[in-house]
Amino acid sequence: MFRVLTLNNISVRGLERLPRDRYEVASALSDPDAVLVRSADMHSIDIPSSVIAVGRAGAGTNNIPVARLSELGVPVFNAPGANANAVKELVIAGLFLAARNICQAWDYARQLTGSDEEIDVAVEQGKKKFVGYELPGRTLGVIGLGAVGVEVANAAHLLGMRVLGFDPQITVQRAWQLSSGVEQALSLDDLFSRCDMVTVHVPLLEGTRGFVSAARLRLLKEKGVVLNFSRAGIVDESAILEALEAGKLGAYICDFPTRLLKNHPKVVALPHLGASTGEAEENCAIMVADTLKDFLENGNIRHSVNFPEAVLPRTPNATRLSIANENVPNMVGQISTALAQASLNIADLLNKSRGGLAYTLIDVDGSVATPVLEQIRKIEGVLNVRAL
Ligand SMILES: NC(=O)C1=CN([C@@H]2O[C@H](COP(=O)(O)OP(=O)(O)OC[C@H]3O[C@@H](n4cnc5c(N)ncnc54)[C@H](O)[C@@H]3O)[C@@H](O)[C@H]2O)C=CC1
Ligand SMILES: O=C(O)C(=O)COP(=O)(O)O
Repeated sequence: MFRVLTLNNISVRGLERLPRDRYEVASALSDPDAVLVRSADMHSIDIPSSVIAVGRAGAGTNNIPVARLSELGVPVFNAPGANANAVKELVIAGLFLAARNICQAWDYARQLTGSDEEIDVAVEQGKKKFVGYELPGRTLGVIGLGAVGVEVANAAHLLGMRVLGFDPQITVQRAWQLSSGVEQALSLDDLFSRCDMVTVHVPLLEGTRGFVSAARLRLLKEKGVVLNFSRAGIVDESAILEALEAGKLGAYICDFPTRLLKNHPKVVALPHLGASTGEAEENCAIMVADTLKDFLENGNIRHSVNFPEAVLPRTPNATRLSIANENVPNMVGQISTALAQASLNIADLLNKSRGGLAYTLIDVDGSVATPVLEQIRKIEGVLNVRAL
């Protein structure tokens, strides 16, 4: 029986993928094998030592201590692309909110008083304050051309915008998905200096923290717009406030209300709604439950943010060993020596590495006795061993 601890509500469609006869899933349980999470902050909790996998039903993993879990040989899985359409739709809505001053105009209409005739007069007098602009002919800069960024760039291009993209690590898959009408910016500064609107779709990392900075906002065209549906920390909030106050920035549309910005008249701050559609919640939960299940039952690794992809079909009548280890020389040599000394035959083997981590799947004919597993566990550099 695998024990799975949920730290957030996870769509039931995903949880259904973990059959009850083999999985106990609950928001409170001791000694879990795995954790399922959305945005709960795992930096501030003690992660039980029984945990061998963490699944994020979503994209961003900055709420998870990935480096610490890597040191323990624990893979962290996410659901790449599973909520991208939901985020794209909200970002496109954000472009219109900014271009047409929709929230400010709606606030104005809601506070009108008097008879319908008096309201009509106020409407016709007041509407000039909310004159907006249309998107064709405007330039949108998309920073980060991953699952979300590519969808946003393509949709904005279809709306008639000129679109510039910047992502020095764009993958071949995303490059194929990107509309040929999207132009390449040479640098962040190049992008900011050529755009009316800029939207960020990068993970929050040390290298991206605060990279929408005062200096870059100064490069943006007058009355520019910044959209941030990635993470609050990616923009320098005091620089945003300063640019709004100076009239340089026309609007800041984001998914992260903060005390500094949430009530500013030119800010629209939504309560982290990017991935909050029934469809995205289901897609994410199903994807992450499937990858978690395949890891727990077969040791296969797909969609991990810290481990290499490692998928090996199971050999009949074999015991599968799943071994996480440091990526140093002679690990496979020492492991296979331990198996040979126990007269065990290797039927199939896969060894993959990523950065400082390596991962080995070995199908061994017959069963593997506990002392052999103990011997492998004792090899210096081995982080985790399971027999499945
Ligand atoms: N508001 C919400 O509810 C949601 C927010 N997000 C946020 O959006 C982020 C992006 O999501 P996805 O597109 O699904 O992730 P992704 O991993 O598919 O794409 C991220 C892209 O950013 C690029 N990148 C990384 N550092 C960069 C840099 N310094 N400059 C330019 N590009 C850089 C990567 O090469 C990658 O292509 C997530 O990390 C998460 O923080 C994602 C989904 C929902
Ligand atoms: O997938 C992401 O990165 C998100 O920000 C979505 O977060 P959520 O699952 O809605 O708490």
